[in-house]
Amino acid sequence: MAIQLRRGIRLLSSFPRSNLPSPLVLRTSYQIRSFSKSYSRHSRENGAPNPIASANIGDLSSIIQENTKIYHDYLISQKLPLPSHNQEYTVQFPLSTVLPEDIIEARDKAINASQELSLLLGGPHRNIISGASEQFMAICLHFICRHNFPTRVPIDGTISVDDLAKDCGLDREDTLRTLRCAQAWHLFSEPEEGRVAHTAASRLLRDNERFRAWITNVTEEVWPSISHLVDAMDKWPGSEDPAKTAWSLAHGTDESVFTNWNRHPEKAASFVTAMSFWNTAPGFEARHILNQFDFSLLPTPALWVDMGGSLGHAAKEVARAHPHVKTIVQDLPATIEGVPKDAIPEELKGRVQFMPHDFFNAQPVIGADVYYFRAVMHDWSDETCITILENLIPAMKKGARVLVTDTCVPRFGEVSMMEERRIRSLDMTMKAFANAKERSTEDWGALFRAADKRFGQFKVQLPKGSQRLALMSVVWEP
Ligand SMILES: C[S@@+](CC[C@H](N)C(=O)[O-])C[C@H]1O[C@@H](n2cnc3c(N)ncnc32)[C@H](O)[C@@H]1O
Repeated sequence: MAIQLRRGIRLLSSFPRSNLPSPLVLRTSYQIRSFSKSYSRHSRENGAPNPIASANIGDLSSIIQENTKIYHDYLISQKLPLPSHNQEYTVQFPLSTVLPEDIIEARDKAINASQELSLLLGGPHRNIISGASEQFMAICLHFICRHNFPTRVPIDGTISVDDLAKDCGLDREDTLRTLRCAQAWHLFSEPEEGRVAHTAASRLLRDNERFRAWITNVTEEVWPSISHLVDAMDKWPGSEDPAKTAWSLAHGTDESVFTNWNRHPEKAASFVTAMSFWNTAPGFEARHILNQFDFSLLPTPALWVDMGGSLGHAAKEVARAHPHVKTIVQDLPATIEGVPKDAIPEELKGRVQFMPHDFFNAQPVIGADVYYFRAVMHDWSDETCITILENLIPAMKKGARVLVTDTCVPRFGEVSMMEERRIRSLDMTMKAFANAKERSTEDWGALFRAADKRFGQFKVQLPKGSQRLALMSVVWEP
């Protein structure tokens, strides 16, 4: 019955509003079963992209109720803690390591529907006002992370705002006001006037160094850039130059972001830590390459070059799963110099190697079987990606493959509005960072064609069940 209920809910949430039975009466599995049947017929005939986005408040409340129940009942059945803002709620992250896929799906459907419900209940006026004020949580996080509040506030007990401000060399009033603003997002609490304690959110920032590095990157690098994006687009309309960006305006430099970070090893190191957090987020794990690429296409032995490979997240997965593949991880010198001594586990020694290489120079590894770019091309404009690809050509043998793992932007309406906002925000972030962009299937095909007509057999493999990180591939056919 639980499975039928879940199936019914999934179908319910993708059903067009006009055909739905009154939302709050859809309670029994029998009703959901008969509803499912009529849905199947309807969806075959009409197709229904992203119906939650056009659902009414009754439908949405029903979707939220049913999916929240699935999530709640699962947590109870597994004796897992119910979500809470208390600091004792130290949930394991990422959730995908503790929850099955269908439970995460139910939770995400409830979140998506809640966001849509909140937009409808608020109405256009309130939505625009609150959208325009969204930066305030980012400001609080900026202050909190820059001054290491998460590690300064004790886990057991409290610290006075006076001591916290004094420890950080900050003004007491600035500190108090920012903390009170943060509390409106359940970030720290004030159990008694003037004394600060952790919540679940601030505790997560304290306990997870990689997560803190990610948020620090967002607040120190992304957020100031985004606030300069309109100025940058006015100053350099349509620019593809990685050094004429919102990021460079925000940071008062005429360098591109990666050139700058390469000169500041502490920034490069912080980004590496942030990327290792990103590599643990559901759908973004490096291991997906193992299912997406057909390794039987490679000769034995094979050579795989992971370009812009950071700590070698993907290269290590490949070498571990395929003993006949040797991998070389290339990245900028500052990143490679920061790779910890124990980055290559004993069993992979001799099969994973790190090498400094700037992909704006000719590729030094001649005749590899694969040149791989994971979350790299989206950091660069078309013009710049073409240069990167051209620099590979002299090194490539016939039949060599260029593989790219990146977002493949869906058509509007193909994914939930929640996912839509994530992808579109990422696209704007890439614009602000490097005049770069997220690309659709057509964009990827056009990019390879523009780089060289000899990049043949263009293929896109969308990940199963989501639009996160597709695999694009071409074969060198001189
Ligand atoms: C978004 S990160 C992706 C890292 C890694 N591929 C992953 O999936 O976690 C982009 C990487 O490209 C590297 N990079 C930037 N410019 C580069 C260049 N000119 N040559 C080589 N690597 C570069 C950065 O240092 C960074 O490690």
